[in-house]
Amino acid sequence: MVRIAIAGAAGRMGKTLVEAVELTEGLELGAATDRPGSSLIGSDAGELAGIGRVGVTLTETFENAQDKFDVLIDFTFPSLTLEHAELCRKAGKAMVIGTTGLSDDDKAQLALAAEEIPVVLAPNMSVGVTLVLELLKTAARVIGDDTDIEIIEAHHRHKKDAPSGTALRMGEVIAETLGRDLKQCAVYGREGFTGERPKDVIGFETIRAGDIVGDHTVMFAGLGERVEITHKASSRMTFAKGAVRAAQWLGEQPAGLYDMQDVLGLKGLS
Ligand SMILES: NC(=O)C1=CN([C@@H]2O[C@H](COP(=O)(O)OP(=O)(O)OC[C@H]3O[C@@H](n4cnc5c(N)ncnc54)[C@H](OP(=O)(O)O)[C@@H]3O)[C@@H](O)[C@H]2O)C=CC1
Ligand SMILES: O=C(O)C1=N[C@H](C(=O)O)C[C@H](O)C1
Repeated sequence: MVRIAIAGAAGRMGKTLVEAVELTEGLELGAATDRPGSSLIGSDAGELAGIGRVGVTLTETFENAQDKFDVLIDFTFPSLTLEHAELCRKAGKAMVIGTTGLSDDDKAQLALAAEEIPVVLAPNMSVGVTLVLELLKTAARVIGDDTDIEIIEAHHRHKKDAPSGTALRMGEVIAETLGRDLKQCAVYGREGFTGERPKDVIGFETIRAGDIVGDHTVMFAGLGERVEITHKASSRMTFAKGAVRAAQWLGEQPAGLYDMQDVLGLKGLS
């Protein structure tokens, strides 16, 4: 049995992760946290997730719970994820990280921790987006240099980071395939007298509205035709199932930094 800890278990993803863990044979919930001072501390994680009692109550930290889990799943925010990575590094626990909005420095710190423990880090754990990242490499190779590339993402009104981690990863994959540096060629939103579009730009547009779970479209627009590759998530369970799959897969891996391509065995396919 692999014992799972869930950070931010009263959050949108946290509750879905609790449900996904309970639905998965071979996994059991060992510990769960949420914001210190929250009125939900002490509540049963399953009751909060709407699936009935699971016998694990929300605590403020994992400090006294290190003997209760093997893998920590973290979908929270960057500074907390870094704290958890340090805790897991010291305690020799594996981690699945879905948090987005990470800076280059944050990612470098996670890579350091992953020299000592196995870590899956992915801005989108759905099978669909993992596949789309592979499709984008092919599209970029075939038409990337002949088309204008724009990435459009839409998410719910509560999302704090923009563009989404998925959109940025899509941009990185395309830029890497085309030999461009995303830092040099990315344009985030447009306003005013912008002038004509430079050829090698990769554009990002962000929509925040209502309860949209997560939509991403990459447009390769040429003269006379355009290709659009779209993924639409309609349930957070798609992300949670991916995270749970990653947690199961991690149990057999040595220390290292992995992504969902590794988990699904897609590395080197395209
Ligand atoms: N990789 C992927 O597939 C996906 C990634 N994400 C990412 O996951 C992250 C979380 O998203 P979402 O679930 O919507 O966010 P939420 O804000 O719903 O969840 C975060 C939870 O963490 C709680 N929290 C705050 N401080 C602490 C603390 N110190 N210790 C423990 N818990 C704490 C929050 O409580 P409170 O609200 O009271 O502050 C909240 O319940 C985002 O970065 C998002 O982009 C989301 C979906 C898929
Ligand atoms: O915050 C969200 O909700 C989501 N965040 C991830 C991202 O930033 O890419 C993944 C997903 O689209 C939902």
